[in-house]
Amino acid sequence: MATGGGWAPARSVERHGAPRGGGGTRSKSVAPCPRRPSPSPARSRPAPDNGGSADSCRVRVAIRLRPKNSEDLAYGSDFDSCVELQPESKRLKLKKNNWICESYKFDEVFSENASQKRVYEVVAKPVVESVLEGYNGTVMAYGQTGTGKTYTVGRLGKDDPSERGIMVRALEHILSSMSFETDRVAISYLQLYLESVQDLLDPEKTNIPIVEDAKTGEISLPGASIVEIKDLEHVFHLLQIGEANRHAANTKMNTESSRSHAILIIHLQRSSRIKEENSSLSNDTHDIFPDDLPLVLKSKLLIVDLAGSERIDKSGSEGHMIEEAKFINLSLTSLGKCINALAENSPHIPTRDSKLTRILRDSFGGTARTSLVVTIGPSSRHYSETSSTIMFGQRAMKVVNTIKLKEEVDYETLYKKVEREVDQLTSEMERQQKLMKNEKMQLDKKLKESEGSFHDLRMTSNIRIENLEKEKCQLESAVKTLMRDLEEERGQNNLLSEQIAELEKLVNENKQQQLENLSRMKIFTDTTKEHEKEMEELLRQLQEERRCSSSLKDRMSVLQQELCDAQSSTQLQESMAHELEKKLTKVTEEFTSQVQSLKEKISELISEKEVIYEELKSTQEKVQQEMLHRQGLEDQILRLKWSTSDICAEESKTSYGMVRSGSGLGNAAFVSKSGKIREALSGQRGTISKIFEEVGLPNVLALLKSEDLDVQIHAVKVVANLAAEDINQERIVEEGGLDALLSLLETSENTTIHRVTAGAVANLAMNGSNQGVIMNKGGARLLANVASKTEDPQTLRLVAGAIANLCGNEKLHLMLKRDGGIKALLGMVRSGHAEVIAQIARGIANFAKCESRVISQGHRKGRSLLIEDGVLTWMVANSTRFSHSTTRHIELAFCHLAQNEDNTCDIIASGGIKELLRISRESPRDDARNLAKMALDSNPAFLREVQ
Ligand SMILES: Nc1ncnc2c1ncn2[C@@H]1O[C@H](COP(=O)(O)OP(=O)(O)OP(=O)(O)O)[C@@H](O)[C@H]1O
Repeated sequence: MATGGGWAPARSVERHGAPRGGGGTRSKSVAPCPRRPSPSPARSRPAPDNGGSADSCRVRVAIRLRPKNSEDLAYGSDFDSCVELQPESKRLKLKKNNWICESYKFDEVFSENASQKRVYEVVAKPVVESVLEGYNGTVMAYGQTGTGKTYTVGRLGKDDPSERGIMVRALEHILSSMSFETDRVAISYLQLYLESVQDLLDPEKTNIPIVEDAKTGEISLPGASIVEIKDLEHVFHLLQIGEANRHAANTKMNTESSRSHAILIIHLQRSSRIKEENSSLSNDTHDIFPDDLPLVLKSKLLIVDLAGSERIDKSGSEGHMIEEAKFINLSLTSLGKCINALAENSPHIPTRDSKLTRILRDSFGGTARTSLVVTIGPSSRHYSETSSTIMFGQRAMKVVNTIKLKEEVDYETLYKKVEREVDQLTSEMERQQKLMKNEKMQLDKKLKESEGSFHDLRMTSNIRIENLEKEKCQLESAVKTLMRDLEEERGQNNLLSEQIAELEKLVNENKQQQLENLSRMKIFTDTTKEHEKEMEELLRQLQEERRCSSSLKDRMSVLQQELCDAQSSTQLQESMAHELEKKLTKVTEEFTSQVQSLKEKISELISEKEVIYEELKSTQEKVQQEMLHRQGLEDQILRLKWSTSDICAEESKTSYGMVRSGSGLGNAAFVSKSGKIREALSGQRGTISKIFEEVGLPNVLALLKSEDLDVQIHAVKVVANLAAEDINQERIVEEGGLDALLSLLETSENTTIHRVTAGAVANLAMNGSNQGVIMNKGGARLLANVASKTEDPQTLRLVAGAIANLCGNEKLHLMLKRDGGIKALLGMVRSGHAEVIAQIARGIANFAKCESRVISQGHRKGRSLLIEDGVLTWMVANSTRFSHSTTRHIELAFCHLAQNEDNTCDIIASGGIKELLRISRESPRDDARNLAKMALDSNPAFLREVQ
């Protein structure tokens, strides 16, 4: 249950009406706010006959006559009612006796039949509506005990709505008119008993003080319960509580007489917006309050059920009841005095004389709209009380109030709104602060990063500058060195240029000679072709002549036939036949001479042809000799080259420091001559290179497929020469030269072709990347095939050289064995030719060395691939039979095989231990001796055999 302090403290704006009809002291209650002419309440809801100006509002008084009760009826036999009502004229006639009668006009006169509803609508409803608009209001019942005050005001009528009195109907009216979202209604229910204000809703609360606001004059009862209500049920509940707590006593006049003044205060608070169109606030007020300031209209409705105003003696009060009656009379007398003073515009209103007048200060001569219902009984027995009651009502009608509208700032709503805005602003501020903090952190981070980057950059720049300066110094010294070297090279170049010029001169001469030979060959070929053509023509003519001759013979036989016929017929015909015979003879002679002449021509041509053939033959022999000479030189180059390549390979691959002292040919004399040969060959190869450049590799390779054997041989020689140059080796393979060469090995029956082609393949096999291609294209198989067919030592030497080159590639070993390369290599031993055997030994050494390396690296296992084809046996048997270089190859190959433990059994079986011991002791080569010792020391089986 809320208390009076629960309502928001108010800063009020009051609307003042016109000067009041009375109660000048009331001006004290006006707040010191800017004043403005108060709008009339009638503007929003005209008040019916308020009896004053638009702002002033007279207290309205209605008379209600109670129906006769049983007591009245008991006395009614000897005296009629003293009251006569004239509702049409709103008048009441009070009859003292049959000849004295006074008439009074009231604002309304309700007969005994008037319904509760009508009484409410006339008396209370305008006040309630005014309260709903924000004005204070008072509805009060005044009258003698038992005349129906409580009936009119406080009847609950819970079960019978028609019985409901003003309190219930007013609250019903208010509850139905307000908005529960924005408006609030609450009640306090008090009684004034023995001059003590008591809370009827909380009877413990007694002696509730009456407080008057010094500024506004507003009366409040701090401590009184203020209970907010929401529905009518609650209203009934609270009023029932109040009713139960109200003091009542059984007086003579009313068995349920109320001995206290009951005061129901309805507190109403309604929201109001200053911007509303119908707002009646002045511009001044707008200046005070912002447009969106929440305002509330606060109003109060007092519904007062006064205690009975009877005389003590009449009411039969005794003892305590007399005391009660005295207090009741005191307060009512005081009220009467105030009303009298107000009615007479007295300067002094004795409101402080009683608590009732203090509480009702605003209701009479104050700011409230007040309606008074005066209840009277009909009985003439109570004429005097009825008369005084009527006079009270008459005086009260003279009291004019100045109603004021009071709007207050709704600080509670405002506080909540401001609190919400503050919350929003705080959260926004926090959000902004957070954002700013984050931004600051990011900026700080970026700044740090920038500083770091700048520092790094500066450091890097300094280092780079230092490096650049160092590089600059180095470059400068390098430039100086280069300039010196350049000068030296220039001197050497000049020498070389002179040598080149001489060589070019030689080449040109050689070329000129070659060209002449070629042109002569071409002329001869052309001449031969022309003669062949002429011979063909002559033969054709001869054939033609023969056909003519045959046809002439046919003709002659016809003519002879005709002649015979003629001879047999007439003499004339004989002479004609003679003539014809002559002609025939002549023709035959001519024919014979033509045939003869043709025969002579043919024999001349044949002899010419023979001469040309002779010339051609002699030219071919010259070319052949030249080619043979060149071939010899090429062979020597090849030998030199292979020997050199092996040495290079040995030096680059071996880990044993093997160095070959001799060439692959094993010819020491050749080595001493190699300088001269190289010189001679360089000129020859230069020539071929020139031809190659001019003719082009595709054209040269195309000649490999020529049907002319000589051309083919020469082409192979040219290709073999080109293949001797490292620079050409891969290109020849790429352009299809290898395919053409292998095709020649396979298809050609010519020994020269085999020899030169084998040389060309051997040259190409010097190139590591070509070796796999040669193997993949069946090169080893074809070489083995050639080796098996020929006994020509040069061919065998070149084939062995080619296979020896392939032996130097460990990746091809298995394929080489599979294609019969090893078998063929060893098979060529049959030649007995030192140069062939030198190539075989070189190949075996290459193979054994590479195989040993692969096995030692763990890439392969098992006995040597050479053993199966009998190479080991041959080596053991022939290691010392050949030249030094060949012996060295064999010894090294044997020592490499001895490094592989998987070969142990074969070596022991072939008698290789003896050979190993010999090599370890007698070999002139350190590397061979070391390898042999290593094999003997590391292999327990060998050690056992040695022991
Ligand atoms: N207008 C009326 N119509 C019917 N009955 C009425 C009327 N007025 C009063 N009475 C009846 O008269 C009796 C006395 O009424 P009520 O108690 O209201 O008088 P009262 O003025 O309040 O008396 P008190 O001052 O002693 O409290 C009640 O029984 C009530 O029902």
